[in-house]
Amino acid sequence: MSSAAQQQQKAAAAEQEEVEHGPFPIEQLQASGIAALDVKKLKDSGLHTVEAVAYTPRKDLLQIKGISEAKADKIIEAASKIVPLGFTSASQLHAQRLEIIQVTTGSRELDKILEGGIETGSITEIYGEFRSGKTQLCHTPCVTCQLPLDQGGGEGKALYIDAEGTFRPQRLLQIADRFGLNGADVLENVAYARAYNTDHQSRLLLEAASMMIETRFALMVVDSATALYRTDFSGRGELSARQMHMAKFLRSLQKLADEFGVAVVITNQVVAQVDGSAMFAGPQFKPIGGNIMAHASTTRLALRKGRGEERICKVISSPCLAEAEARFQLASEGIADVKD
Ligand SMILES: Nc1ncnc2c1ncn2[C@@H]1O[C@H](COP(=O)(O)OP(=O)(O)OP(=O)(O)O)[C@@H](O)[C@H]1O
Repeated sequence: MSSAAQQQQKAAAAEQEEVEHGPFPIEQLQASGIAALDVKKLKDSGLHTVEAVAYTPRKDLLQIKGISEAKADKIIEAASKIVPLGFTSASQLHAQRLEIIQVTTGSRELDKILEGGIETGSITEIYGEFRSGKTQLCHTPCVTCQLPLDQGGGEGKALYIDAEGTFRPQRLLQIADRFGLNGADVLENVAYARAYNTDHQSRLLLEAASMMIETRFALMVVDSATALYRTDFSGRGELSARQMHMAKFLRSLQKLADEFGVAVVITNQVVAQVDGSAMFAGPQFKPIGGNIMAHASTTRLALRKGRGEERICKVISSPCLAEAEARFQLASEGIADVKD
């Protein structure tokens, strides 16, 4: 077979795979008898894929203007025919999990405790004190997620929501150099938005979803996911409103991870714990966001400072990783192994 024919066959196979695995564009509901106008209404409310519709509670669909009870039921039925929502065997799930892509952090030691790197399709939370390397650990994957799969990449673009104003494109150029990637291309492949308040931060997720339906994104970063909550909501009086808003935001992030298979990386700040333990063990820090945050992230990583530019990462909670620690280095070329 000629190489052109081989290429064509490969492309057709890839397309076929995409058709079977999704994410399925919401327009596909029209083939199941949903009117184009109703599909548009769903889309205007921020639902861009059949998955998004299938994962949305019925009562939320009813909130959309022009969607009656009868229509909502028809839409749910059509979506559940396309997106499997029932039981599957553990062996099938196991096979699916083996296919999950991990994006390298840039440090082999760190990848080792993460069993490959940052997992796509779920939320990884990184918390730690100031200068502990959270932002740096967000920058390197923005480049590595663009690498081919066999080099620890995700063959996709990155999306970065910056709530602190600490994103630096020149860092990406330095990191791109290390991986032999063209700097200009790398920057082109990172969509950036500065978030100014918690409502704006949530709205950006709607835009993110519409971009993800157009092109393959492998990574989505929110640095930091909690900073704006500390400024927008103050005092105990607003605590419950803050937690509710944050829960909704985190749910939307999880939805993006489910729908598009992107790796979601969020950073979180810490506060000093003021209890008796400080007397014995020195100052202890805990991540903010309480139980809402703890339950939203699939993998929780804690960073702390070591000597000089050395940092230590500890797996705090994960459904399948051991509570291990790894040392890594903050370097001009991004996250790297410690040079002993
Ligand atoms: N070009 C570089 N080369 C080497 N190390 C760097 C470089 N740029 C930054 N660093 C290291 O990264 C540290 C800052 O880390 P980072 O910005 O990730 O912290 P952070 O945990 O996000 O802190 P904060 O909570 O204050 O945002 C610097 O103190 C420095 O040690």
